[in-house]
Amino acid sequence: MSEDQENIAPMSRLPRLASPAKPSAIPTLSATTGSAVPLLSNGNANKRKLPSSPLAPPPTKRSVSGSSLGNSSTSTGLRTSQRKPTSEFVPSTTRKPVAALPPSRPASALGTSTRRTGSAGSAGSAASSSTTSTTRARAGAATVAKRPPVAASSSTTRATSTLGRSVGPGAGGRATSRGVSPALAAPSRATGIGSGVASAAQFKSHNGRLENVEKMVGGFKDLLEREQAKISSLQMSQVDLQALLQSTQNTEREARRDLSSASEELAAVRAAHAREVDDLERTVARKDREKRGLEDEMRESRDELSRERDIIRQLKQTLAEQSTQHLTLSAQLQASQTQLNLLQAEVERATLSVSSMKAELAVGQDTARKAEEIAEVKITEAEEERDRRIAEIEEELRAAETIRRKLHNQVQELKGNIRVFARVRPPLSHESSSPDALADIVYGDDREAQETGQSKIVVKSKSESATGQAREQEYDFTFDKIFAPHSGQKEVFEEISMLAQSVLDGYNVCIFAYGQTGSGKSWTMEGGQNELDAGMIPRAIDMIFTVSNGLKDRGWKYQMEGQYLEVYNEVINDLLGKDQFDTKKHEIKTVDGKVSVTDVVSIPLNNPRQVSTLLDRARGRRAVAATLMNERSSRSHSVFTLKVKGENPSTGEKSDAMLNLVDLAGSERVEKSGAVSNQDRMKEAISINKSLSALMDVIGALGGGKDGGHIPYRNSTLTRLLQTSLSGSSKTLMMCNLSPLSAHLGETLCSLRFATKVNSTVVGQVKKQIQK
Ligand SMILES: Nc1ncnc2c1ncn2[C@@H]1O[C@H](COP(=O)(O)OP(=O)(O)OP(=O)(O)O)[C@@H](O)[C@H]1O
Repeated sequence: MSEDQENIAPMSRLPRLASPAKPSAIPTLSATTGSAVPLLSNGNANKRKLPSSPLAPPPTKRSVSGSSLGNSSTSTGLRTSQRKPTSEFVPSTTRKPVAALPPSRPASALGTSTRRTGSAGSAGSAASSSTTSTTRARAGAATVAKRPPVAASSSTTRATSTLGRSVGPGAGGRATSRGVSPALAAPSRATGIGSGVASAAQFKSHNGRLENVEKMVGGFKDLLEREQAKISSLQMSQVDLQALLQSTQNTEREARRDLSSASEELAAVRAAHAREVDDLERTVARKDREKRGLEDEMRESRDELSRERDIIRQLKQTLAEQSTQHLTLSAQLQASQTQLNLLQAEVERATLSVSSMKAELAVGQDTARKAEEIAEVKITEAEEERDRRIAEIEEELRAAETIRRKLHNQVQELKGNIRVFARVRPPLSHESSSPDALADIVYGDDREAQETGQSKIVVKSKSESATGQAREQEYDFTFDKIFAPHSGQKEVFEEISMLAQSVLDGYNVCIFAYGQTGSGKSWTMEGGQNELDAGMIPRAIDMIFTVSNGLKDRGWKYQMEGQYLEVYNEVINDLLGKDQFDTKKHEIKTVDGKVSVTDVVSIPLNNPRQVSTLLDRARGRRAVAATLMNERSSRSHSVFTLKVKGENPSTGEKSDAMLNLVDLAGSERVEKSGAVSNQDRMKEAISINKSLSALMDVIGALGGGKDGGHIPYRNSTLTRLLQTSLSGSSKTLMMCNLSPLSAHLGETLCSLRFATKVNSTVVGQVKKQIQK
C-alpha cells in the first residue's frame, strides 16, 4: 500500500509537467495518466480524483486492501514484495542514480508515503510541500496556468527542470533526484537564469529526455499493475486463509468442548467407581468383623466346654473322696458315741462337786462385801478430811495473800505514797567526757542507803564571788533512790516493780518522768528497742501479765486495756487513734468519781507482745505530729494508761485500778528553751510551766493532809487527766531525770529542788479500789 502511494505521488506531479506551454508533451502524458488535465486545472480536484486514477487499486480490492492497511504485517509484506520490482525497474531506466541511493532511503520514503496516504489523499500537495523541487514545480505549474502562451517556453523550461527533479523522488528520493539533476538541472538552471532563449538542440535533447521519462512512467504503470495484481491475489489468499483459520478455530473449539464433556464423564465414572470400591471395602471389613466375632464366640464356647468338663471331673473326684470320708466318719461317730457316754458319766460327777463349791463361794462373797463396805466408809472419811484440809490451806493462802497485800501496801505506805527517785544519765558518745564538761556529782554510799532507805546525791558547783574569789558550793539532796549513770533499766525497774504489782492488788499507780529536755525521760519510760534496754512501760506490763497469770491459780481473772495520750499546749491527742493525725476534740469527764477522756482508743491487751506494737503505733503518730508541726516530743506530756480489772469468783473479790506512766515535757526554763525569740516556743513553754506548776500545786495540796481540802486539779489538762492517779487513792513515783553535763548544772539543780519539794509531800492513806 505504501508503495502504491509512493507511486501515486510522482504520478500526481507528472500532470503538472504537462503545462499548456508544452502541448507536445501533454498528449503523451495525458494518455498515460488519463486525468492529467483536470488535475492541472484544479489542485484539490486532483486530490479528490486520485483514488480513481488508473494507478490506484480497483475499488473492491481497495476495500480489502484498506482493511489490510490496518494490519501492519500485511503492509510490511506488501512493501517487501514491491521492493523487488522497483529494483527491477530502476536498472532499465535510471539504474545509475538508483544504485547511488543508500539502501535505507527507499524504505524511508515508502514509510513517509504511507503516512501521506493516511491523510485522505492529500499526497499531491503534501509531496509538493515536502521538497523544494516540488515547490518550484508547483510554482512553475501555477505560473504556466496563469501566464499567456507567449511565455510558455521559459515556463516549460522551468517545468522541465522541475520534472527532472520530481522524477528523482519517485525513483528513490531526493538524493536520487539530485543524482539525476547534475546533467539535467544544470542546463535547465542555466536556461532559467540565462538569457531565456533555448536553442533548438537543447529543446530536442529535452524532448528526448522527456520521452525517456514517459517510458519510465509507462514502466512504472506496468509495474504498478503487476504489483496490484499480486496484492489482489495475496488479499484473496489472505481471505481464504482467514476463512480456513476461522473454521479451524471452530473445529478446535468443538473438539475442546467434546474433550471437556468427555473429561467430566470420565470424572463421574471415576467417582462412581471409587464409591463402589469404598462400599465393597466397607462390606469386606464388616464381614471380617463378623467373622472375627464368630471366631471369638466359638473360642469362648470351646473354653467353656473344657471348663465344664474339668468341673465334672472334679465333682466326680470330690464324690469319691466324700464317700471315703463318709465311711471314715461313720466309724469315728461310733467311737465318739462311746466316749460321750463315758464323759456324761464324768459330768454328772463334776456337777455334784460344783454345787458344793458354789455354796462355799456364797459364804466368801458375803464376807468380802462386808469388808468392802467398811473400806468405802474409811475412804469417804479420808477424802472428807483431805478436802477439809485443802479448804483450810486455801483459806490460809487467801488470808496470807490478803495479809501480803496489806503488808505490801503497808511497805509502800511506809516508803511513802509519793516517792521520788533521781536518775542521772550517762554522757552520750557525742558529748565530751572531759572532767570540765561533766558536772561534779557525788553519789551516797549504797550500804548506808540500804540501811536508811534514803539515797543521797551531792552536786558541786564552782563560781566566783562578787569579790572575784573562787567559790565552791555543794548541794545535797536525799531521795528514796538515786541511780547513778551506770544503772541499767533492769536495776531501775526492780525498784519500781513492787509499785507496778500494786495495780493488780487494786491500787492506782502513777509514775512520772520529770526533767529537762535530753535528760533521759523517754529512755527511762520507753527505753530502747532491745530487751536489755526496754524501759519502765514494757517492763511494767510484762511483769503485770506474768503476775496475773500466777494469780490465776488463786482464782483471779484479769482484763487489761491500754490507752496512750499526749497533752500538747493543753490539748489532748490520742496517740492510738485510727487516723494518721488525731483531729478529734477530746474532753475530760468525771463519771462516778472516775476521770475519763472522750473518744479515745482503748486497746485490749492479752499478751505483753501487743504492748510493743502499741508503743510503735504511738511513736509513729508522734513522728507524724512532729513533721506536721515541729519537733514536740520534748514539748508535750505523754501519758500511757494501763487499766486493770480483776475478779476472784472463789472469794468474791474484785479490783479496778490503773497504772499511769507519764513522760513529762522538758522542764527547762523559758530563757534556756529559746522560747523568748519564738512565739510558738513561748506558747509551749508557758503551757509546760503552767502544767508543771499545776502538778506541783496538786501534789502540794495533797501533802497538806487535810481531808476534803481543795485540790486544784482543774488548773491544767495534765492534772485533770491524772486526777484519779494523783488523788489520795494512788501511789505515785516521780523519777527525776538529770543530765550529767556541767553545762546543764543549773537545770539539774532546778530539777532536784522540784523533786525535793515533791518528796517532802505526804499524801493520805491510799485507798484500795474496789470494783463496783
Ligand atoms: N540511762 C541512759 N543510758 C543510755 N542512754 C541514755 C540514758 N538516758 C538517756 N539516754 C540517751 O540520751 C538521749 C536523750 O534521752 P531522752 O530522749 O530519753 O531524753 P528526754 O528527756 O526524753 O528528751 P525529750 O524531752 O527531748 O524527749 C537519748 O539519745 C537517749 O538514748
